[in-house]
Amino acid sequence: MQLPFSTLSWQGELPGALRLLDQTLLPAQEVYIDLVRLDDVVDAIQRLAVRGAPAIGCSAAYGLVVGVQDLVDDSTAAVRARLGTVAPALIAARPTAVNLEWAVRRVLARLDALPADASGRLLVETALAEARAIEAEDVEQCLAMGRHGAGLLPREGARLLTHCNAGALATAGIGTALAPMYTAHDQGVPLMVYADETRPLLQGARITSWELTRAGIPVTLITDGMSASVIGSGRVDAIFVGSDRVARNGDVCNKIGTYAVALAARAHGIPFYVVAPLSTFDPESRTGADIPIEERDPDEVRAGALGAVAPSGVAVYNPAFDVTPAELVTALVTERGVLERPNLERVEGLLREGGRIA
Ligand SMILES: CSC[C@@H](O)[C@@H](O)C(=O)COP(=O)(O)O
Repeated sequence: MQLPFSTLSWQGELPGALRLLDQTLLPAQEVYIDLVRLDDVVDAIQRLAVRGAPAIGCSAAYGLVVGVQDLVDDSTAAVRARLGTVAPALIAARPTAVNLEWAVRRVLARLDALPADASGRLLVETALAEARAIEAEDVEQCLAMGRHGAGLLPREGARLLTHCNAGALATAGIGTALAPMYTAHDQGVPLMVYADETRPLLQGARITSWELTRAGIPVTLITDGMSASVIGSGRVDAIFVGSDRVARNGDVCNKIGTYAVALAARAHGIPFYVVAPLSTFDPESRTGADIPIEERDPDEVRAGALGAVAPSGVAVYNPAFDVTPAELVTALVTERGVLERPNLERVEGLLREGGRIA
């Protein structure tokens, strides 16, 4: 499947640049930015120029390279000392999507395994190779999730609902929650998708409806407040969403508003599927209560696309994510297959098989 845009890529060799499609400008403009400074990578992650858990992970891995590549002719000690400040800066950029910390730690572990007398150049080249491997694996995992998820859809067609954007713009590949849609569409299965607009930053309206439209998949945009009624009126056959962090017991953290969709799905007997790679699972979070929830700038809620939508000083609570309890999740779809009725025992089994826990 050839996508008509590239969410993220590494340009050149060393020195090179992290190229991102600036998602803050979509759908009005398709602008690519080349980042060669660590601060710019951190800023791009924080202001959501790149967003979505796997895409943030890939970007952070390349961000490590951006942060040390000027030391390519320097000593190992110099590169390692710089990594000591670059890695925490990237990890702190956003707290909820665990792929970010997972990717940074994976690159660092690869560098730690190098011999003590490895050159600075070898360290930087190895960091780039590992970041490229993370990106390539993400592409493959998206395809696998697409195949597994598409198998859940009736061949005669389906009407689906999604929240936020867990598509190609949230990964290096064809997405997580949207991957089954792309795969089924390619297989000739007729689909239509309701996209929640996803206040306050409108990832559903600005991004999901843009990328599904470009893929030729019919999409109908609804406001967040409409989803329960749309589900209740019999217009939806299944829900597909992504995740920023899945806890060990199967609780799922995703964009604020996902929990309300899960409750409506359960009330109306509609399957609620969460599609996420194992890199989104966090064995350290025993339940959803352990997951740090990012709180963002109140002005994101006070002002929308039309300018001010609330009095300038009004108090605002702006959590970016919520947690859906495992019992509301019909199945978790990962690159390894479909895990029905997730709970602690089943998720631990999956993590063990996938080499994430001993
Ligand atoms: C495959 S992306 C999964 C999640 O990261 C996605 O659903 C989501 O909530 C993204 O939030 P965002 O704040 O846009 O980064």
